[in-house]
Amino acid sequence: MYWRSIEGPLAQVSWSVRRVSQMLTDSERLLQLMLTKPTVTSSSDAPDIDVKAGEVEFDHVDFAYDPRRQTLKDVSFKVKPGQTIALVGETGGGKSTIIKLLYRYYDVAGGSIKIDGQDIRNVNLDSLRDSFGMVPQDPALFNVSLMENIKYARLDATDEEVIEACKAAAIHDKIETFPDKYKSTVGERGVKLSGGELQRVSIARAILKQPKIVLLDEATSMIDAETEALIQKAFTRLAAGRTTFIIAHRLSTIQHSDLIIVINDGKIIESGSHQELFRLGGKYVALWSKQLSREVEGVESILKDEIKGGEGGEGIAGGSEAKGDEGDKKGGGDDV
Ligand SMILES: Nc1ncnc2c1ncn2[C@@H]1O[C@H](COP(=O)(O)OP(=O)(O)OP(=O)(O)O)[C@@H](O)[C@H]1O
Repeated sequence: MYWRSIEGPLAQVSWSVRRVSQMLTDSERLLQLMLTKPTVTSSSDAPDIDVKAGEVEFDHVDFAYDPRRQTLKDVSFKVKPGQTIALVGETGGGKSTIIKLLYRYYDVAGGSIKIDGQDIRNVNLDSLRDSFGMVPQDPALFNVSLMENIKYARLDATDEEVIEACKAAAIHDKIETFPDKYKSTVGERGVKLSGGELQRVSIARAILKQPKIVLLDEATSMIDAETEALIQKAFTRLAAGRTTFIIAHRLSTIQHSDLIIVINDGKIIESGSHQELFRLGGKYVALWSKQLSREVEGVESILKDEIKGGEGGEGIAGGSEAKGDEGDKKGGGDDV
């Protein structure tokens, strides 16, 4: 059905357009963010936030990093408790900024953000941030054991709880393959984890924390189908019963979201379910066609390589198997 719906826009896509290189990787951006001096303050007598249900409302939010250029313009949406909202759109549209405002790295310039009816400017900042489970694109681990890395999310968790969280995050089996299992140290002298594994460790942390609100920044790199399925399974378990924000880079992963908002140049230009947006036949459909054409391009290049290899007599016969361990393949700026 989707193929039929996107046939028109897909045909319009120029197959000769090559992917532009990503200007900044998201890990660099995360680092930038960590190094950014916070611009918000929280008064010491501000009450802790009380997140019971997890309803999030953006009400006519305006924001600018630089007063000369508005970044978000009149952004309004409401996410009901337990719903999943996906933020999609061209790179630079403002998806991450929405998450940064919710996390209160910055304060809105106009309008308000409320969680369960409480304006996030009026609550204690630490309590606000503690109410989120954050899964960044490129999670950082400490040079300690995997067990300690995961327990960091909830220091009083038992080993069994950590293992349960890892099973739910589809990373337990992998950890069991390491000689020192959960005692394995991560980092230079320890085990190395691929991007897909790191993200699942980060999901395990978030599952252990059991927050009411989850913020997921999906990895941009193209990953193999098996890893994608594992991450998807982990995402689904983490999101169950929690209000979840996903910055989506692969549209296939957010089709079942309760609400998808398409952000372009700081404005919400479309919003609705996957089916509603497909019927609309606008920007969301154009993003799908762009993504699919890129995937076809990837397959074509694999096939070309194999044909070339075959002509040289050294090709691998049969199939275009993804090489190497799971994790990042053919990285690149795949924002949609
Ligand atoms: N710290 C910052 N200072 C100034 N401008 C910024 C800053 N962070 C982001 N911007 C700008 O704000 C706009 C929105 O950026 P944002 O990162 O929110 O977009 P995005 O949709 O998440 O993009 P991507 O898909 O590439 O992650 C962009 O024009 C970006 O260059």
